[in-house]
Amino acid sequence: MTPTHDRVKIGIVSISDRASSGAYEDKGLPALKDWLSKALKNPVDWHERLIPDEQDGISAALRELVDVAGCDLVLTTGGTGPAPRDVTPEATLAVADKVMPGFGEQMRQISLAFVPTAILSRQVAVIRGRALIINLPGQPKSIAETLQGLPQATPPVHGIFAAVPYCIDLTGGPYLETDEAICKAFRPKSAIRPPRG
Ligand SMILES: Nc1ncnc2c1ncn2[C@@H]1O[C@H](COP(=O)(O)OP(=O)(O)OP(=O)(O)O)[C@@H](O)[C@H]1O
Ligand SMILES: Nc1nc2c(c(=O)[nH]1)N[C@H]1C(S)=C(S)[C@@H](COP(=O)(O)O)O[C@H]1N2
Repeated sequence: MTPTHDRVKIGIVSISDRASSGAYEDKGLPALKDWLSKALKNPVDWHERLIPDEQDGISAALRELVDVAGCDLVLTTGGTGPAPRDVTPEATLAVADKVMPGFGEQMRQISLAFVPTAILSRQVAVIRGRALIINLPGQPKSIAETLQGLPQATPPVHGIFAAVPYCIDLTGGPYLETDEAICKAFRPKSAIRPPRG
């Protein structure tokens, strides 16, 4: 039997001193998993990490998720602001083969529709090998906000996830398919694969 959707390996990384030490409950990993499970039709192998705001540790986790676990997509949450221990963008850039500035630009634009402090997030996205790594802010509610946007608003605010499937096509990863009620993925017509199964 031909599987209908490609299997995808996704790394989700919550970066928080207090959540990783048990000072408060981590809401980052559940929020990431919840939104991605609703948005994606593909079967997912999850690789989860809950780690403190330490630059070398964050870079090591990202390298391990991509190079050893073979993740196609890695999403981080937390540590993107201006505070001394916010070092997620630096740790992400340290493992980059290519920088993808459009994701950070679009996320800050989207977030302005929710909070005036959106410009305080220094979030970046990069390619390492065939994997796409994207930083999201630490507020758990910001995860759905930035991934999904406000597609029903006038004018609509497109979430960043709409561009993720085609980006992963281009890096040579699995074909990601989304539930259009949550997130309509954009691909050029020539890149759309006919339904299987
Ligand atoms: N993993 C998490 N789980 C639950 N809430 C979180 C998490 N990360 C952040 N938050 C909430 O979002 C706020 C802003 O996130 P930020 O990444 O700036 O955290 P922080 O103030 O640097 O502290 P910490 O790294 O200890 O979470 C936090 O103060 C907290 O209320
Ligand atoms: N969508 C969204 N973006 C957001 C926020 C938010 O609540 N929602 N918080 C902002 C704030 S207050 C900060 S300080 C920065 C950085 O957050 P981080 O250090 O938790 O990553 O993200 C910004 N971006």
